[in-house]
Amino acid sequence: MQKFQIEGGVALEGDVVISGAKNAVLPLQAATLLANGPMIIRNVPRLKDVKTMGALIEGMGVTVNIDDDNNFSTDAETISSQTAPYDLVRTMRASILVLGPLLARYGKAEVSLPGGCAIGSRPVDIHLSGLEAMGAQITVEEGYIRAECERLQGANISMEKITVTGTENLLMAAVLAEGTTVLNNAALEPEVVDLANCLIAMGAKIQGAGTNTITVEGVESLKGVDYSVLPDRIETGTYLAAAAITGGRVRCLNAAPDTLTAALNKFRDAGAKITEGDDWVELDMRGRKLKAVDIHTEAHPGFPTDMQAQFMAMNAVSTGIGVVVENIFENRMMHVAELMRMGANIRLEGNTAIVAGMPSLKGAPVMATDLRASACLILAGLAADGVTLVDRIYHTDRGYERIEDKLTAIGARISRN
Ligand SMILES: CC(=O)N[C@H]1[C@@H](OP(=O)(O)OP(=O)(O)OC[C@H]2O[C@@H](n3ccc(=O)[nH]c3=O)[C@H](O)[C@@H]2O)O[C@H](CO)[C@@H](O)[C@@H]1O
Ligand SMILES: C=C(OP(=O)(O)O)C(=O)O
Repeated sequence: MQKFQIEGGVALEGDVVISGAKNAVLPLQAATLLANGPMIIRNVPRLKDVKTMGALIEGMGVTVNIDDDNNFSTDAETISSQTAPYDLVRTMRASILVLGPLLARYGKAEVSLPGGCAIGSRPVDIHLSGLEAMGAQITVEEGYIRAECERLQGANISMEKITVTGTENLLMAAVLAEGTTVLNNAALEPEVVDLANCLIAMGAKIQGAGTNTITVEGVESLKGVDYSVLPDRIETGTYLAAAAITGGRVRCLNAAPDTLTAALNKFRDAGAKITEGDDWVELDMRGRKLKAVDIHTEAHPGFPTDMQAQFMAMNAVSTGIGVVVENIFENRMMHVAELMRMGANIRLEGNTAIVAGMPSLKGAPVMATDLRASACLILAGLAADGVTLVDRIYHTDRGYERIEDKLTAIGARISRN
């Protein structure tokens, strides 16, 4: 199994070009199933999850191509299968995003139940009850969600919790439904807005994306378009954290700073100097002291759960005490035990971590349990004295494009072994 070897102690300095957002590109790839002709998505990050979604769609008989310029092209004029098999779904929960489009366009879908993962049980009940409210008949048997309908009907749906992929799935179902659908308590995440913008370009009638009520008037068909993916706000935040934790200066280019306001404010609270333009953001920590900050994860525009682990690493080498509360997922603190192996002083009480900053951490062999836990451990390794070996980096490859190359270019001593 591949590992990262990191020799810590270098203040990182330079520019990093940010890739397209994982959490935006996956729903866009699923949306290509709605287009009755060729479609092209640009600025696609080279990630394991993007390949998995490509393979999932290709397995349905769609022509799929990813070229060297990071363009994902499809032609879903016809498909030969409406099945998302277990072997692919089990490696990527976002596979559930094909359910809405398949049902809306073909009236039939068979999608392996994604199941839980390291960060929590992650049920999909809100996706399913929303589709049932639109007239789908759904059974869950032999580990598969089997859904059928004549044509989906518009409905007034109140989602009992804010769910990002739930909102996206129901949005993609509603665009081809008969009549009007209202999605109440919708997720406000920028990736939902990116999907809505793409669907609108394809001919969908959507109002209110980016607010908690989205109204969709169903249309008969959608056309393929040429669409460029939003920059990855979590990748951006992770490289800014790398500058903060090493006392360096990093500028992220091709970024969208207006999508990560809550995290930027926390970096400021932590003592960093942040400067930003329309499509770049810089964090300068040179000559400044890293201060511990309190974090409460929330749905957008609150502080994102996908940045919690990175701030935990920063708090571990700060001055003061920071309290980190994880409110979105029930089991997203697995990085705490690994940070403690590096000398961090953290007390864990359920979903609350009380972090007392230390002057430094010591390099150690550690194990990544999930994607952002892997980012946390890489950051800790960059700041630690000595050598850190991060195991199970297949998690990292799900969400960070060429992370070792991007970090090496700004001075990090990191290699993949
Ligand atoms: C591919 C993608 O975009 N992944 C993101 C998406 O995941 P994902 O869309 O899976 O996360 P959700 O927003 O759905 O989850 C939020 C909460 O709602 C619960 N829930 C969700 C659906 C449901 O039917 N029933 C239910 O109870 C979940 O268990 C969780 O506690 O949003 C998360 C929260 O910002 C991010 O951490 C993930 O990076
Ligand atoms: C939890 C994450 O992703 P996913 O929903 O794809 O597991 C993440 O991006 O941090």
